[in-house]
Amino acid sequence: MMDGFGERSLFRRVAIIGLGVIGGSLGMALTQGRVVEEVVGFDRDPATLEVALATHTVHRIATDPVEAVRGAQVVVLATPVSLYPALLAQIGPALAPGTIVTDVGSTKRWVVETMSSQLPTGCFFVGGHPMAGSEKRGIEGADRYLLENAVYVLTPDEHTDPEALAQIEGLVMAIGARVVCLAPAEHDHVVALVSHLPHMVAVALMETLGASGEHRSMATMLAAGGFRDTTRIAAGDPRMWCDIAWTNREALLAVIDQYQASLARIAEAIRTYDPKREGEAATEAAADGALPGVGVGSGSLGEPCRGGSGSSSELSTTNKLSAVLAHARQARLAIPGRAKGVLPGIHEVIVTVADEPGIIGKIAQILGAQAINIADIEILRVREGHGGTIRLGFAHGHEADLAVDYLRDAGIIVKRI
Ligand SMILES: NC(=O)C1=CN([C@@H]2O[C@H](COP(=O)(O)OP(=O)(O)OC[C@H]3O[C@@H](n4cnc5c(N)ncnc54)[C@H](O)[C@@H]3O)[C@@H](O)[C@H]2O)C=CC1
Ligand SMILES: O=C(O)C(=O)Cc1ccc(O)cc1
Repeated sequence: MMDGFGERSLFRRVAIIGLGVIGGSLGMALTQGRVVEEVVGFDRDPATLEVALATHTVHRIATDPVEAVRGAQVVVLATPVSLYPALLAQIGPALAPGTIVTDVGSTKRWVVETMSSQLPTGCFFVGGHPMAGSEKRGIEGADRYLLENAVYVLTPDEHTDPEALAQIEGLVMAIGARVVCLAPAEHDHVVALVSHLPHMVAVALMETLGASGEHRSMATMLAAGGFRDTTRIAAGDPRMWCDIAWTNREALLAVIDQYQASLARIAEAIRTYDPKREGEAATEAAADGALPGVGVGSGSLGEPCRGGSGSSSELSTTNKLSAVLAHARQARLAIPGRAKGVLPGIHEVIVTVADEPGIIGKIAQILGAQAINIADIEILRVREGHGGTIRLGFAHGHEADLAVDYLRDAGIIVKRI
């Protein structure tokens, strides 16, 4: 396959079916990064096809999925997952032997099983799921840099062809994403916890607000950062989320059960909270991670803290609420910045800035002048008139150290984390 079609090209032709947020972002990364000779796109929406061509999301558009996949070495399915079987039935006869079909869908066990059973002989399937996206919909939400530095999960199973897997790994790495391989069922369980449950929780929060009767409009007006942060994802596409719920129903229902039990324990802790029995020392010790068993009641919220020799039963009866809050705080603070832990580390610094026009440009200019590359940037907090906090990520520790020095020299408040 890598047979010399241009020095940097990995593939001669890649077809993408579905040019929305993810398919469009992938197309942009592939065409602009010159990873493949030709990217052919198909979308059932004619307006999307026009935009895709005009924005160089693809090199060429096709008028139907069969035409799109002709001569392609890799076919990427990027529609809602429930449409895959019908699409594969349509394109199957046009796939040349050796074609690798991959996808970007949010669930994997159902997808891998369904695709593998339906694939024409001689073709290969490699399941994929970029862990980046947004609540937006359609090609307008596509972004050339969306997948850069993003975790991109591939889900081989015992039937996956190793060479096909290696080819898709190459494609993913060529667009600057970071490959993590997980078994399909493990993937589904993990994303149920960190993506699908949070989505349903955001939906429940919106529903609760919606049912708040006379207080609803005032509550909406007062909604501060916490509510907005926690509910942003509820604006996602209902069609896509129905598909996700349907194809990951078991894992999602299991974590919803756990979550309900957790909320019930928290409610009980609130009901029985007695400020007079609140032990300052115990709370502080728990916040420092020095006390074991800070879960509420018989169960626990997440992993219990390790170490220490305090009596957890005493704590759990007198101090449930503060203990659980302290434990959650500790656990949240321990989550590293994006992508750390599983992957080659991103080295981070936190910049606190005044609310002044052009401040991000100024930071970029200072670092750019020293040839320090910002690998990742995230605005953590910004309030009009109050300035904000920005997280910068660097590929190497020494770059992060230098960034701190140069920014500090320029009078900017900055710290290494
Ligand atoms: N939006 C997100 O944040 C993420 C989505 N995903 C997955 O990516 C896939 C696509 O999601 P998005 O890009 O967000 O959706 P989207 O709604 O932005 O794009 C889907 C595109 O597929 C097209 N389409 C629908 N049916 C079609 C058909 N039969 N033939 C050709 N084109 C068709 C639509 O016109 C649309 O342009 C889904 O499977 C989703 O689970 C994965 C990671 C993140
Ligand atoms: O908008 C966000 O923060 C998301 O988390 C988007 C998202 C939605 C679905 C996925 O399968 C992966 C990522």
